[in-house]
Amino acid sequence: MIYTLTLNPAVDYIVRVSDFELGRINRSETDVKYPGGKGINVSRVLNRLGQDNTALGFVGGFTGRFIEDSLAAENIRTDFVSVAGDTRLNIKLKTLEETEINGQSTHISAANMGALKEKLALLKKGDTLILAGSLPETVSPGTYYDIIHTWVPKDIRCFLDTNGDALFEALRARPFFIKPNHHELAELYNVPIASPEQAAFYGKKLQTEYSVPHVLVSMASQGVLYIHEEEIVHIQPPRGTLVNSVGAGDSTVAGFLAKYEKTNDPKEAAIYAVAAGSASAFSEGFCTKAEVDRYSNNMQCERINI
Ligand SMILES: Nc1ncnc2c1ncn2[C@@H]1O[C@H](COP(=O)(O)OP(=O)(O)O)[C@@H](O)[C@H]1O
Ligand SMILES: O=P(O)(O)OC[C@H]1O[C@](O)(COP(=O)(O)O)[C@@H](O)[C@@H]1O
Repeated sequence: MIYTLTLNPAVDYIVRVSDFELGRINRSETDVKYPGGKGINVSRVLNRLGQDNTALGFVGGFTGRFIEDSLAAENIRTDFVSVAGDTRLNIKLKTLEETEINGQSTHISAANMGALKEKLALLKKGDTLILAGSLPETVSPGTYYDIIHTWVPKDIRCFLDTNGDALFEALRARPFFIKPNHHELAELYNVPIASPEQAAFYGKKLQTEYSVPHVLVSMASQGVLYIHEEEIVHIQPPRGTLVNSVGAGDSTVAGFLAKYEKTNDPKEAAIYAVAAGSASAFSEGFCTKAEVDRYSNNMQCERINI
């Protein structure tokens, strides 16, 4: 079974105002609300790619109900822990540029954490758990480490997509797969990263230092670097027009997992990951399986030596 875990979900409120001006009343041209947070996005894209999964995490209040109802409407199984406050709202403002305001997370109590721990203890050998997104402000930065190292039973494949201290701490638990973007990788090593070669160098350093079997460094319009013990490959994205990059990274993670589940071939999975990320970036919402299949048929890996 595949489970996603979103400790800090959100309702993404995507507002388009092309001629936005500070200090006046702006009126939106379009606005939509989506159930969001990284693990939830991974669940939704996995589902579109035909991969059954269950979404776990914390939800609460009217925004939490919106998330549960939206996922139910897409036939995605959920097993959330209910919390007292409202799940946050994240504003994604589309003007000439994309600007994001991610809201404050709600309080997570010790009892909420205990309830989650009980659910995670029920995972079975061979299951996959995707831990994705930021941690709520009220939980310790070591939470992902604790979950991977101690809370889930042994032999669970853990995919991790987070940043900052949460990522730094969790690396010691040796997740099976990680997907930093190049900004997150740069932050981890306190260096600038602008080129695929620099991303390859620091991605390899990370892979070696923490013995992570699969590292995917995403670089938006520059595609991804896939790094494992034996080689490093660069996969360029397909051509297309950027429409909405919210959830492109989550689509990348879902694309990798969906293909890896079927083929056990990480390079094919990395190609499919780029196809899924870009297909979502070129859409208002998320990718469709037909688009991802089509893009992935025309993409290649280029080996990088460092
Ligand atoms: N402008 C773009 N053109 C083509 N593909 C894109 C673009 N932006 C994002 N993508 C696709 O989405 C993937 C993830 O984007 P990225 O911005 O690196 O992730 P994150 O959302 O985690 O920061 C990229 O590897 C690429 O496949
Ligand atoms: O947990 P964080 O880091 O605040 O990120 C949450 C936000 O990231 C998203 O999951 C999108 O992530 P990506 O664009 O990196 O795929 C949004 O749905 C959500 O608002």
